Order: sequence, then structure tokens, then C-alpha cells
Amino acid sequence: MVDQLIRKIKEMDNATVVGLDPRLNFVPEYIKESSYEKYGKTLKGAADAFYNFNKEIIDNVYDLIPAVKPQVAMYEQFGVDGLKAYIDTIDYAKEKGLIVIGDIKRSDIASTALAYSNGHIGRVEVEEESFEVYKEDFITLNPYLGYDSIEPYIGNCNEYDKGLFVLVKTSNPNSGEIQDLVVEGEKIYDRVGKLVAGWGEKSMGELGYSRVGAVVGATYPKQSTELRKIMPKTFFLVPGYGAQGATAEDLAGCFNKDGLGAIVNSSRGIIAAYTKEAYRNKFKDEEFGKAAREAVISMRDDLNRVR
Ligand SMILES: O=c1ccn([C@@H]2O[C@H](COP(=O)(O)O)[C@@H](O)[C@H]2O)c(=O)[nH]1
Repeated sequence: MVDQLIRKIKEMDNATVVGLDPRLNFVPEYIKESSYEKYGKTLKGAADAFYNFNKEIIDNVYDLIPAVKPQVAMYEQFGVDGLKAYIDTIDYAKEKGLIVIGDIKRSDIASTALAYSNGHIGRVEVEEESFEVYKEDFITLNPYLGYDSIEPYIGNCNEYDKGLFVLVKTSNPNSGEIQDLVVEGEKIYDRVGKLVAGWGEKSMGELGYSRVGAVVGATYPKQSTELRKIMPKTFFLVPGYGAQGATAEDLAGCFNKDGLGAIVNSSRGIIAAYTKEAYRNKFKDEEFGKAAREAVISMRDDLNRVR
């Protein structure tokens, strides 16, 4: 899947990932009204509104971008109806030819990790039948429990050609509290970066990058530049551009010399573009998909200046 991701980035000349993190206050009233009419102001109504919102975003951007990244928390909070919207969104994105990165950030002991892994990127067995459940192409993981907690995912990655992005240096303001600590003369994020690169060595794609990638925040340009050097064959998923304040200039160090090696996520900056000053006067609420499209084009051009 890492090879397909690279091919799509080249084909689209775009390293942008659209984050599908719907919130009710981003969903235009006309969509909510229609869903509430069918299902009431219920969890099912909210989930239906999310799905219809996502569909419109996808319809307007699928020909420009390689991948989308639905954030499972936004759906999971609405229970089983939310999870259905998550799965339906993944199915729809894949129908449109997009690669799907499930931002699920799982972490647990190996026996439990295997259940997460089978459900998200492998197959689940019911007696003699087996099923694909969530069907993401990539998922995000937290490495805090060490290699035995990651190994069950690597197995499914290699068997089903899926991919991982493991948290190495996160974009949030307090990420340094643990990740920047110096242990045995080395920053923790550097040590984790080296471990992740090592874990990916037996999962190399044909185009020079591993199926085991890393999450590296755009908000820490010095650290991402450092990590790029020590993890040359690791693909980075880079959140933090836009709503969290990082700019294209902050991203330059995430890419290798060939302009590859990273995909950059923006969620609020794209899906809620129609609510922002720059687009509000140009697009009606009903045209939120068109505003998202324009925001994607502007982000693509911005990234292409630096990669
Ligand atoms: O270090 C991290 C890891 C994950 N995220 C996720 O990315 C998006 C960012 O959304 P924006 O609206 O573009 O800020 C969101 O799903 C986070 O959970 C991250 O921001 N930083």
C-alpha cells in the first residue's frame, strides 16, 4: 500500500491528505435538517449527517488527492451509529479510489493488539468464514508499549499489504513533556524514530519506503528535519498544517530530496474551509464542498513550493 500511496502522490502531484473529522458545528444546517427529519435529533441523525457531509467533501476532492484520514474519535463518540458512519465513509472513499488512513491510535498488549489489527487491517474469523471489517489501508498506532504491541499489526501489513503510521513526535503543544526527555543521552522521539525505522526494515515496499511509517508533527520543524535524516526510508504522516498553525515552510524538512517521504494532513482547514474568512464571502453553505476543493488546491500549491 505504501507503493500505491507513492504512485498516487506522484500522479496527483499532491502530498495532501484530507482529514475527515466531522463535527456537528461544521455540518451545514440543510444537511442536518435532512438527517434529523429521517432519524430525529438522535445519535443516528448525527451519524447520518456526518456521512452525507463526508460524501460531499469526497465528491469534491477525490480527483485531487491521494488519501483521506478519517479520525475515528469523531465517529466513535456517537456509538454504533457513529461507527457505521465511519465504515460507510471508508467504503465510499475507497469506491472513489482514495487511500484511507484510519486515525485510530491503538496501543495494547500483543494478544489484544491482534484483535485490533485483525479488525482494522486484517480479517476476522467467524467459524470457517473470514471478514474484512473496517477496511482501512493504513492505521495509526501508539508505540508506548514497545515492539510486541506493534508486531501483530506488522504481520497483517505484510500479509495484506497494509500500512502503519506510528506516533514518533506528535504535533500537540505538550508533546515534549515525554517525547523530548533525554534518556541515555538521546531524545525519546529520536530513540522511538530509530526503533520504528528498525521495525519497518522487513516490510519494505518496491519504491524504497517501508510499510511501517511514522507520525511526525508539522509544528516541530527542527525535530522533523532531524527525524527525516535518521529515518530516510520511513514515510511520514504529518499533521499540524493549517488549524494548528504550521505553515508550508515548517514542512520542508519532512520531505526527502526527491520530494517524497511525507504526506501532510489538514482536517479543519479543508472540511470547514467554507466557514473561514477567506472562503465565506465566496461560497454559500450549500457550496461547502467547493470551498473544500479550493482549500485543497491552495494547500497542494503551497506544499509543492517546499517539497
Ligand atoms: O500528532 C498528531 C497526531 C494526530 N493528529 C490528528 O490529526 C488531525 C489534525 O486535525 P486539524 O484539524 O488539521 O488540526 C486530527 O485528527 C488529530 O487527531 C494530530 O493533530 N497530531
